[in-house]
Amino acid sequence: MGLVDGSPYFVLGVVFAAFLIRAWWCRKRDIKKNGEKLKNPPGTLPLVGNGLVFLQSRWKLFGWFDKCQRQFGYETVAITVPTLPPGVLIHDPRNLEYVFKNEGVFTKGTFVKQRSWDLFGNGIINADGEFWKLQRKAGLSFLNTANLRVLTDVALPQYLFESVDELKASTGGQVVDLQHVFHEITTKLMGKMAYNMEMHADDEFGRSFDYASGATAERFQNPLWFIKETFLGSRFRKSIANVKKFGRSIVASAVEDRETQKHREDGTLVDEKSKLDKISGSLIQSLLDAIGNEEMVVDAALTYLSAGRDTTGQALTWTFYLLMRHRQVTALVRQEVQGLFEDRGLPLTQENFDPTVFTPASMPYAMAVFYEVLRLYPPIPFEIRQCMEDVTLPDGTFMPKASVLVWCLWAMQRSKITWGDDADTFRPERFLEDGKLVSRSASEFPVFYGGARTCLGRKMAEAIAVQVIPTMAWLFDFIPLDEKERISKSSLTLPMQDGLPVSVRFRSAGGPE
Ligand code: HEM
Repeated sequence: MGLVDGSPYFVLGVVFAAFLIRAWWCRKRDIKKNGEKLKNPPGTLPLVGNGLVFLQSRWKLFGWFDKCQRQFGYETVAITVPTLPPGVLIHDPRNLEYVFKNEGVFTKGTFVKQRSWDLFGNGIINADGEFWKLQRKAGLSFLNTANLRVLTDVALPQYLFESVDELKASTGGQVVDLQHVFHEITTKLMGKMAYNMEMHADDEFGRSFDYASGATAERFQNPLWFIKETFLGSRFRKSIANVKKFGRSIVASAVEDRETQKHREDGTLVDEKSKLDKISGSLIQSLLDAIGNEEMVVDAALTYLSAGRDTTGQALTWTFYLLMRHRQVTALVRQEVQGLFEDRGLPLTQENFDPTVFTPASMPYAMAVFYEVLRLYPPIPFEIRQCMEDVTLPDGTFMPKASVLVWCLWAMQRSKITWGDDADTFRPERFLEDGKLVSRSASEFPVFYGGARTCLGRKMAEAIAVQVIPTMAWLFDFIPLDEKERISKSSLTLPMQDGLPVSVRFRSAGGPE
């Protein structure tokens, strides 16, 4: 019998052997803990794994993540979605600390970048290596101590009082969307300080960005997103085009500024009117200096804008949502305001109300309120990283190269193991000890991320919160339009669905309660 006669058997044999080798290889490279398979989370089905769970609305998905955390405690569990790399859901702060310490091993990888590329391109959130370093350096120089001082002493009080005046004008029973109010403040701040531009919360760019962010978030939930977008992606594509157009206009305006040298801190320039004018646009100018390529500066500028304004505006919205539901906490914020003014012998009249005295050190209770809100409503509610090499987590979970690691802040920050039996309760006092703020490690409270890529704008966000919360709480009573539970809409961050409609009462007499 010749070779030709036997060839079909030979080919079949080779295919079968290849199949066995592949199966053995995949088994060997399965995610395992001490040689055992990981447990599956609730709702895992044969063939589709957790695929259907991820197709639910994000609010339901948060609930599912929370259920996993309650059922498994700190145990790491498997996540399987057909067509995607194998993954795990971690809960143990030790594992997260390891991730933060090994930035080069756990990166966004192709899994995240592929999905967020259209929106963020080369922006800092997606960048690695030298290009990340350049953008981080530019951000650090923008967020230096001197600039933060201009923010707290000049820019923020100005924009805060513009909103206060608008709210005072709305006390005749009109409905005001508080989410819009806070977004307006953070948008104007970032617009002026970072880009030297007048920006507003819901201009065309804002609406397009919102839509694009929601559609990008859905890409992480639907493994067949590219097919869906082939047929139903025209609004997404239009939104991305609008966002990029706006990014180009930021860069064009910065280049023009550069030519007239408006932005320079040189002290001799004709256009120098105030401290704020001197530093406005310093982020975009640093980015232009560092990067050069204008298309890449567009990505960098848009990413900073989203990182800085959306997160903080949303955190303030959830803060007032919770303050309206916990009047005793609002009363304690007001007491802290009164105590501070009395201690310093300052007049506490509406006319002389000076928010620049509010700092994290002088207002520990207001800061504790902010942290407690960030615990329960983290503006970046979950994170995904991909392994660049085989790695074993501190709890013994082996993860092969390219596998994916997920942690859900929404769930982790509700863990009774970490936060105690009252983890579901809004209780700012958990962040205080003897009246002083206590910090929690980034691995237990990862709201600002940790390690080398920790949030650059934490101080800026805190400086904004510590002025806005006491000022708004002291000057106004906000009354919700209804008692409905507010939920978040689809997004990369945590915007409140349908905003936060309230009616407003000006507390003209002042006083603690
Ligand atoms: C309450 C407000 C804020 C929260 C909760 C927050 C949270 C975070 C988180 C979780 C990350 C990591 C994201 C990731 O890589 O997946 C991050 C990164 C970052 N944040 Fe914030 N952030 C806030 C405000 C700000 C502000 C005001 C700025 C100012 C521009 C800012 C600038 C940045 C930048 C530039 C990064 C990227 C850092 C890097 O990759 O090296 N953030 N932030």
